[in-house]
Amino acid sequence: MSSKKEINEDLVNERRKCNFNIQEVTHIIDGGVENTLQRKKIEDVALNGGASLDDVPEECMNLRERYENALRKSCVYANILRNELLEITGIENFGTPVIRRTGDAFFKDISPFMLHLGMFVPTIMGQCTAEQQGIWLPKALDMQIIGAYAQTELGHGTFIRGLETTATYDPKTKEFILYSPTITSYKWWAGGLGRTANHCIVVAQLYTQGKCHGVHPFIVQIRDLDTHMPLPGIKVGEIGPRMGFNTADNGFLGFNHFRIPRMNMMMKNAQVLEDGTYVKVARHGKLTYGTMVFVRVTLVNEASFNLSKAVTIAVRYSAVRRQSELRPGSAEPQILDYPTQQHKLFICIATAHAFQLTANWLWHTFTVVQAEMRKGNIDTLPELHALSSCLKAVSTSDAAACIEQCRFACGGHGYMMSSNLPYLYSFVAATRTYEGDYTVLLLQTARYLVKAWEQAEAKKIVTPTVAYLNRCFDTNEKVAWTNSPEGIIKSFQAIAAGKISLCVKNIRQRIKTGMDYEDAWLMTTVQLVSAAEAHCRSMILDTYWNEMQRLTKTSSDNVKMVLYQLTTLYLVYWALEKSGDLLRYTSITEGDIDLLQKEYEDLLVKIRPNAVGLVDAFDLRDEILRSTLGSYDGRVYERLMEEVQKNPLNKVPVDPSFQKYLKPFMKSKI
Ligand SMILES: CCCCC/C=C/C(=O)SCCNC(=O)CCNC(=O)[C@H](O)C(C)(C)COP(=O)(O)OP(=O)(O)OC[C@H]1O[C@@H](n2cnc3c(N)ncnc32)[C@H](O)[C@@H]1OP(=O)(O)O
Ligand SMILES: Cc1cc2nc3c(=O)[nH]c(=O)nc-3n(C[C@H](O)[C@H](O)[C@H](O)COP(=O)(O)OP(=O)(O)OC[C@H]3O[C@@H](n4cnc5c(N)ncnc54)[C@H](O)[C@@H]3O)c2cc1C
Repeated sequence: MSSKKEINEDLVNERRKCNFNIQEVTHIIDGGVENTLQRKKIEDVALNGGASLDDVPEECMNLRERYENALRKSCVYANILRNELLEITGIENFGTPVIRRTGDAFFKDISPFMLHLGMFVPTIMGQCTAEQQGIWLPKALDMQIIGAYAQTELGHGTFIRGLETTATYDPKTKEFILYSPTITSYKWWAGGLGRTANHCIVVAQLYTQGKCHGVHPFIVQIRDLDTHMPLPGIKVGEIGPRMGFNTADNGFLGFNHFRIPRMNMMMKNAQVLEDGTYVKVARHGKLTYGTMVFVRVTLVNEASFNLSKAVTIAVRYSAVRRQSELRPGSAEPQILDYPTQQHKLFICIATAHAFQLTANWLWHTFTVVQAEMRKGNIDTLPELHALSSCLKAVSTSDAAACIEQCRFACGGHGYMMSSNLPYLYSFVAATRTYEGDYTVLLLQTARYLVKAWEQAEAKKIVTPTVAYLNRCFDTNEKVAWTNSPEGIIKSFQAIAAGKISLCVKNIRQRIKTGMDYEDAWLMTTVQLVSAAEAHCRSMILDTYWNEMQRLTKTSSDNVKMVLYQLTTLYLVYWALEKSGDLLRYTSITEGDIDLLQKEYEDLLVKIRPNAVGLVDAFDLRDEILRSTLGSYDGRVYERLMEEVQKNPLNKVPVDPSFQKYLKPFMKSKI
């Protein structure tokens, strides 16, 4: 065992073996040297005070203690945020992922302020008029008011048009009356709502002049700013323990004819005038869903970040952990030397890179579409919606699967909360559901793909992200297989086009048998989800490959090489995973698949010496990783032992329950 200050010898050797410049890769992941410098500056400022430390691990506290502890640390962190960090980033970068990530050093679970920062403030920015922003934004940014985003109800989350909470305009008092008519209309799930928030955004059916105009967002004060008591007409509370997010303070909320001023309707996209006249401002009916699109875009980044943490933990642990005997009497190998372990882990490193570069590209696309919309052009919104929907769905789903694989890779110790892997899994598993469930979002993308297919069929030029449909349209024959990165990407586009084509054919056939369009669509949804997933995979492969080529143009040779190996590993991995589809839609043969398998196994061998270097390049500080298994120094066993000392169960040698229950129980059976 190494002494306290030493770095585990195996990790020292791994770092010696690494043949590329780690910093160069860090800069690529961060999006440039300046970004790395700014990130480090933010981390230094945010993590200066040591306020993140807990004497007792969060998971050993009871629910109330956990909440109180999370709130205490949230206040410390928010103070740093508003007093110091915003000066570094500028207010316009309030929601930058780098800032949010420093928060991970404070909370093992989730901050009750997460939704204030992640959705309340962005909704004010996106859904309010300039005048309204002038009222709410300074208070929200300064956290004089604390908000949540209450859209989902007990009865409806996915189907927003089915929400039941009503906001009825009363022209006499110039107020809206909020009402929860049924048990299923209670708001449910909103983070920060249960105990913390004194304001929230409420999405409700708007009624004025006797007519329903559909769902609209309102800003609502729910608690007294001084006493924090719920205001009369408000019923609010916490929804109870969850698989994760247990300090996120998710809440329920009901309204009993609760009145809010007219100006609390968020009026950027639609307005109700004083006399009750409804005026639609926006040219697109779904602009009220704007915050969701924004969050979906950011979740691709989150998926990558959480996965990079999990795989850093698992790779470092696998370098330290030794197990079994390859030959009788030989030393136990590092588990990282097992090809099966490499198979579990290297794809996770590549996936984190693939999602990071895709997230950067998606963010750029988002900002371009936003700029166009500010000029009044909404033509690119449907493509952004289709893109953000499928990328959110696939990245969160894959990241959850990869994080679980990282846990498997750490054996029993991976199951410890102190490894941080269960927490990471619970966060990312939730992202597969919230902000639009996986299946539901892929079906949104499928709608777009079917329309694009019909356009291609009509010989119209389709939008850039589905341009391959124009090319693939006339090919009834299988696409010629070539084993190269470009060949694999082209083959995945052929799979996507083939699947979309089949969906359209099946929908049409079903209609011919007498079904209406809705039923024909419904009966085809299993295939539609598969088609949207295939489209999304082709997009990720394409973006990862092309972006990595672009970003490594001026890199040193060894960086180029290791990142080329990793990108190729990703492409080959997915080609093997989808070999059934390749056999169906391309000319690939079984012999070609054997060659791919061999290439994959060769890549594992090539990447092996650089594995620890690759996860070091994520440059995740120990405070942010928060893992007994994954720290930079590899003192895994020492940290596990240290953690045991903090367990309240070990404070006394004999637990009081022995006298109370166990002893009488043992004595009773005579
Ligand atoms: C820091 C972050 C922490 C986050 C914690 C968690 C927070 C939350 O979860 S908040 C709650 C989030 N809730 C959801 O995401 C609900 C998911 N449901 C939906 O988004 C929608 O209801 C829907 C898309 C599933 C369906 O909406 P609906 O109104 O029924 O629309 P249609 O299916 O009829 O589609 C009509 C038309 O509109 C297009 N469209 C739908 N959404 C958008 C959008 N966001 N932007 C642009 N366009 C959109 C849709 O594609 C259809 O287009 P056409 O095919 O051209 O008719
Ligand atoms: C940790 C967490 C935090 C959250 N935070 C918030 C928050 O802050 N604010 C907020 O408003 N909400 C929040 N939510 C709610 C979240 O947005 C919803 O749970 C989510 O949108 C899914 O909706 P649902 O629960 O109604 O699922 P359902 O729609 O009931 O889904 C159940 C199943 O039905 C399937 N399904 C539903 N509709 C269709 C369809 N049309 N076609 C095919 N299959 C379908 C789904 O695929 C899924 O498998 C949070 C949820 C979680 C888990």
